[in-house]
Amino acid sequence: MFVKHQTRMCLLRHLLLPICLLGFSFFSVVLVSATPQEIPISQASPRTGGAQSPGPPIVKVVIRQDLNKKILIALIVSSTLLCFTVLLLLYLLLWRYRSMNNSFNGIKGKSDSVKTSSVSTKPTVHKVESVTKGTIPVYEYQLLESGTNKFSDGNVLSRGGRGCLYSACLDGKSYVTVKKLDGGGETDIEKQFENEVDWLAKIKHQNIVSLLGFSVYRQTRCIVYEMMQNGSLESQLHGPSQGAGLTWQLRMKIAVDIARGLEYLHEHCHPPVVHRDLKSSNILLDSDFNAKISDFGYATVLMTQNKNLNRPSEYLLDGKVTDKNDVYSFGVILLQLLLGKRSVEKPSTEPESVVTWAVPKLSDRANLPNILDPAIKGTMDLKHLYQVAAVAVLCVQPEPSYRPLITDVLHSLIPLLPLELGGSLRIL
Ligand SMILES: Nc1ncnc2c1ncn2[C@@H]1O[C@H](COP(=O)(O)OP(=O)(O)OP(=O)(O)O)[C@@H](O)[C@H]1O
Repeated sequence: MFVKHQTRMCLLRHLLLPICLLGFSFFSVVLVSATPQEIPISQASPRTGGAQSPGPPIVKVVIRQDLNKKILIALIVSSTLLCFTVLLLLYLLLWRYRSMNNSFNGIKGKSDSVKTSSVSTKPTVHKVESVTKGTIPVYEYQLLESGTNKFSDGNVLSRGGRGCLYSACLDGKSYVTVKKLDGGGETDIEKQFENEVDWLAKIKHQNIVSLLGFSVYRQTRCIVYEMMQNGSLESQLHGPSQGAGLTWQLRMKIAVDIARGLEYLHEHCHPPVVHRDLKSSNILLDSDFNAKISDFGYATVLMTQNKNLNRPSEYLLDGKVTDKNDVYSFGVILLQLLLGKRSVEKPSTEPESVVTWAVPKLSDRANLPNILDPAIKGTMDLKHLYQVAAVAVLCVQPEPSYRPLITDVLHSLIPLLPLELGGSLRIL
């Protein structure tokens, strides 16, 4: 999609200049040679003496034969030039096509062999202009390979359903994260790869993970992201620390950060974007616990905004995708932050979602302190706790049209977050 579009644009741009130059030079040669030659009267016609001619002297004499010869020479020269330029263009085209085949579709290319000795230590090899703003660096596969110690197990951060995630040091100093997707030929992987790169190239926001670049090599696709040192929200809540690293205030900051990222997608992108796969494992935390939304493999645009207030927006989209899907997922994350539970608990019997488990209990707010995550018990103002729980319950209502907009959610959470963490709460 975007990558292919960029390839075509790049090719066009490279061809346009030589073609224009060629056209210009050809026309100037023909124009110059076709201009009639003027010669002074004294040299042109010695027989036309002043005494014999009473009238005004003839000042222009065009020697047709000489002119024809010149035109012929000019034509030969320009057609030789034309042939030469066409050949040069063909060569350039072939060269360009080959080099692009190597970087974008190395499956067929002969020059796929890895030349590790010639790998540049610079992370960015060349840049492709984004559709909207900025540029997306294209990384050489070999650079990513050497930065991850040949994608060694020691560099694995996580093994996901669609590929492996590695930490990589590309410049000897700073670390980045590389997602390696094998099986690029498979349409599903290819689609998700292109979707993720497309979206992250266009979307730039402090609460959305930054795309640093990508690489395409044979059947392997790599996406390079900024490193998020504190991993995912899921690993913070359910990893070895069991939520102990997340205070009440940090949890509120994470909730506000996610809501800000979603508000940007729903309200400030044109057309609006729906993430569709929001969950705690897709919420990443940097070294300062700033939360960022990641994984845009399933994101899509919201084609029609609901202008008719009597009809739920679901109807306009055949009941498939709306921004309220993301609001529901946000509510689930909010419940997880409060209760420290997984979105779906898998006991020995039936798996149960945190929504079906918690919502009936939350109908009586007095229950809340008893089911709260033990890691934060007694650390917050109860009024704030009830307020956050009420927002969470609103977000996970079964009827999508009853769920609030993410912008309303955001503005009800901001007053609960201390000023120094980006909220408006003044602690005296
Ligand atoms: N930029 C990053 N920095 C640090 N860790 C990351 C980064 N991106 C992802 N991770 C970690 O890797 C895990 C898997 O992320 P990934 O996006 O690869 O999931 P996935 O393979 O798409 O799986 P799923 O589809 O189930 O979400 C995350 O939960 C997080 O712990």
